[in-house]
Amino acid sequence: MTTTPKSEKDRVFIFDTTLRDGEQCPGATMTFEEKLEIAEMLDDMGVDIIEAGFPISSEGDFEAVHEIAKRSKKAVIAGLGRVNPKDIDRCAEAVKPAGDRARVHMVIATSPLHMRVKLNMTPEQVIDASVAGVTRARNMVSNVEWSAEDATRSDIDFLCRITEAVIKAGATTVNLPDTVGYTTPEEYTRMFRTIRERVPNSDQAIFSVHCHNDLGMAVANTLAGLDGGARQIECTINGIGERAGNAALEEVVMAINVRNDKFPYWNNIDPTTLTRASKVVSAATSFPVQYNKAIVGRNAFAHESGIHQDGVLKDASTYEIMTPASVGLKHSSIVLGKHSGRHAFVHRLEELGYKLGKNQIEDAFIRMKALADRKKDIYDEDIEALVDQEIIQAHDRIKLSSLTVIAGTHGPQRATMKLNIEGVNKIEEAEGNGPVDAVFNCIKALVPHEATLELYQVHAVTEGTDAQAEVSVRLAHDGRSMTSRAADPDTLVASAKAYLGALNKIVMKRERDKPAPVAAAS
Ligand SMILES: CC(=O)SCCNC(=O)CCNC(=O)[C@H](O)C(C)(C)COP(=O)(O)OP(=O)(O)OC[C@H]1O[C@@H](n2cnc3c(N)ncnc32)[C@H](O)[C@@H]1OP(=O)(O)O
Ligand SMILES: CC(C)C(=O)C(=O)O
Ligand SMILES: [Mg+2]
Repeated sequence: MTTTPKSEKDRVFIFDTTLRDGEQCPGATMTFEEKLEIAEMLDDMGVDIIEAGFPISSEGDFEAVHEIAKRSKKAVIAGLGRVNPKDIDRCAEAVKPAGDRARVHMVIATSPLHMRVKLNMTPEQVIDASVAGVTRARNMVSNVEWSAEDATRSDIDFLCRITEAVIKAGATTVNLPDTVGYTTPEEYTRMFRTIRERVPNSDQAIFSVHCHNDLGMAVANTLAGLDGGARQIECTINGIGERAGNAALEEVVMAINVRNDKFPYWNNIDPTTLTRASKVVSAATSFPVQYNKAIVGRNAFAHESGIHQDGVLKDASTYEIMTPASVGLKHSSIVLGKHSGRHAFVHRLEELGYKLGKNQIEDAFIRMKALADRKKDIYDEDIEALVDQEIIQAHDRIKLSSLTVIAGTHGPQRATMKLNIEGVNKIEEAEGNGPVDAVFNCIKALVPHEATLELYQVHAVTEGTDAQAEVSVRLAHDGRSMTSRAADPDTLVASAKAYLGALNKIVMKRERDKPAPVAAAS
């Protein structure tokens, strides 16, 4: 990453509209308290302008914008309205407590389609209404933003005329949005360049980008707008917003930070706040963040495949173009699964405190792969269960070779089991009052013994229907109790292994207690 010296001409103002455009998408409505919390967070993150709502739209929205304006510390607080007097007056009243940091933002469509179909206004009427709106707002606040809705489908000559007129009326920021996510990077750069070149007073306003993601190009278009001379970016946390959403703040900020050689701009956002911001907004809106979302998705710094894991363990920069810490994440994660390799497995074993021999590692690795073929997520608990079992079972006299159980509504339940008893395979079938009983009866038939079952307990090691079941079994024999635990995604296999574990302990204890053979010589 190269950093260029900061100069005012390269400064980019970050305008966050999570609370307005973000809230506009179906299902994202936030409560008053949630809005206050998010606004405070945005202020602390270094956002320059917070668009807090659309004050004329409801009493609740007005109250939220008003309260945010009251509580704001550094950020400019904006409210949005149409160009008509009622919207502007209500907006100005809502943002007033922010004092000289109050902004009135007004919008009107400029594309032929919107003007004709939606507004039923001529282009001249749109210019007149805009000039009147900006003039009115400027009488109340000194910071006025005017937006040309659907700018990217507007006639460029008309855009030049109306831009000149609103700047003359006092607009301090001119926003040219790609309202329907239609433009391309090259086209968007050209639009800003042309307008800035052709409009005589263009140097008297800051130009702003506002991109939607309908074709997945919101961030690319946003960055292209900067190339055309725009210096304000309108964006939202997690990219929430109308339809496919807005440009994501975290993506734009990190693109500028990581590829500063290509986007030589700077802003005031503290990037280490990005991960938390994503979580806060996701919780407030109940919108999950897609797993593979850039920067803040749960997989953004996670590696499952062996070749990548090996690379990351040797040097994270092999597969990470930014550090997790740079976006406020503690660390990247090495996720074990069916694509993982031995390097990652050994690394995780060491993290969990295991020091195993080569053969034990190999056995445990093969069992992990087998488990991963049957189970979606491998958690640390799964590995612990697997390795513990491996260590314990290494010396077992009786080992489970196979088990088939027929269960269901029509009893009796039936189990067929093959055991390896001191190197010899034996097979037996048994019925039971339920599948677990059938399994245990099989063991009794294969290894006759006097021990009685004192405890049988099942619990899930991890979450989900494919979780490993951990079964505990306690057997009483000769006045002593032997407990064993076993885990397997199949509860009945775990039950059989746990029972056999306890039985093995009894066998071993019996052997240890045998009197030592009397030496022939004595
Ligand atoms: C691209 C954007 O994101 S723009 C912002 C979109 N956000 C919102 O709309 C959220 C807040 N909106 C609201 O709460 C409501 O729509 C209100 C309060 C603004 C208006 O509600 P209503 O008076 O019931 O009107 P409704 O929303 O049904 O229709 C919009 C009216 O505004 C007109 N209008 C639309 N945009 C503008 C504009 N920029 N300037 C002036 N008038 C406009 C439409 O032509 C229509 O007028 P009509 O009633 O004469 O046909
Ligand atoms: C109100 C304007 C800026 C808008 O959200 C859009 O055009 O997408
Ligand atoms: Mg928008």
